[in-house]
Amino acid sequence: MATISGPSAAALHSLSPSDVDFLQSLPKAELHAHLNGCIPLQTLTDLTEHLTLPADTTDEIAATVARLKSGLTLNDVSEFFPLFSAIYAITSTPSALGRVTRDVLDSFLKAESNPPPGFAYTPAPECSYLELRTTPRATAQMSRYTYLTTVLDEIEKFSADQAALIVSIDRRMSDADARECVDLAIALRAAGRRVVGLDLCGDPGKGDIATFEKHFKRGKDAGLGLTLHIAEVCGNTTAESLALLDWRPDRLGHATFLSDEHKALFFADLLQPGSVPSPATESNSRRNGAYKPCIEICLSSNLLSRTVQSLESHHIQYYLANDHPISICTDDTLPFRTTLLAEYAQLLAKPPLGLGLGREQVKRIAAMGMEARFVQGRVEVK
Ligand SMILES: CNc1ncnc2c1ncn2[C@@H]1O[C@H](COP(=O)(O)O)[C@@H](O)[C@H]1O
Repeated sequence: MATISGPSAAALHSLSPSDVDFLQSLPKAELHAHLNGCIPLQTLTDLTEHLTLPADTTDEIAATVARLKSGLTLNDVSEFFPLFSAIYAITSTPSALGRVTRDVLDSFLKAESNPPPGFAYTPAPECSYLELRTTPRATAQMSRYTYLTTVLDEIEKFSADQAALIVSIDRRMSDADARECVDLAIALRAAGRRVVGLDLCGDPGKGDIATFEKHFKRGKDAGLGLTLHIAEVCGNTTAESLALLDWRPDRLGHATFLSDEHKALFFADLLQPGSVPSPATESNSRRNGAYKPCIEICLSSNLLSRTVQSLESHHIQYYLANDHPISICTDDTLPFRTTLLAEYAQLLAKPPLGLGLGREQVKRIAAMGMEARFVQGRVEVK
């Protein structure tokens, strides 16, 4: 059962039953959900109780699970990433990883039997299509290949128009690790497995993106869609963001601190020199001859990790005002205690709980998310 609290819960509570029905009826794509960040709390608790865990990790795991149960408060986004060392200890075997993947897929694609505590609406599937992303990890019990095939085995129990995998590269990875992950993504895709894209993620304060450029280029050449976490914190330099934009990703995660000047430069409705795509790789992120990568917007994540102070000052306002493609996403439902429905509620709810958008505009935003799916590789041509 989903647990919702904080800003998205407040927005969802404020909606009428008819508004909730409306949001549930929209075809929606979840394009930015990290597997280990979206584990249902109940699944995590079950696994913690039944797994035999290394003695030196039990205290840390118990403390992290207790924090997640009581509701996380972060003073800064940098406090967020260390949480994953405990979660990773729980999902380090093929059987635990398989169970977690199954439960995460179900939480997005199947209707729950009950609404979240405190809510009375009739549960419906959170989305029509889920592009789940995860970072392949080699552990004592599995190789990166086993990690990916374990996740893919679960994803492929759903049809191709319901679920697909994006392989994440963590900014902390070495060149050799990134190479192995991208090689696996390319090989699995070539073998007919449902890998549709590559993601650059991880603590935005870590790593040197120059390490990864050649690997993302190889992935792109092999037909994988590219999505990059970009300018997530104010410490991400303009030089780094410009370099990432030069890789011509199809989608961008967060893009919180891209300057208006650079947004105008990159996303203007002007033909960008050198950006004309070949017909084979053309994507619908290029409209009117301009480069328009869809921005994956994660409202609760940004508010709770304190990279954005309020909905009023959220960068979604810029993208809405400039008619730039966006997609509404949850990022990590476990720590941010949200659901896709509750994220959409923040579009429709009246200020200050939400943005107060009209139904037609919300419908259009949901359609933009559906259009930005990688589906089978690069974004479909429109
Ligand atoms: C707050 N926003 C975020 N920004 C950047 N990276 C994030 C993230 N939320 C999650 N991750 C990345 O996803 C991993 C967990 O899922 P997977 O092990 O891949 O399934 C985290 O370790 C982190 O690298």
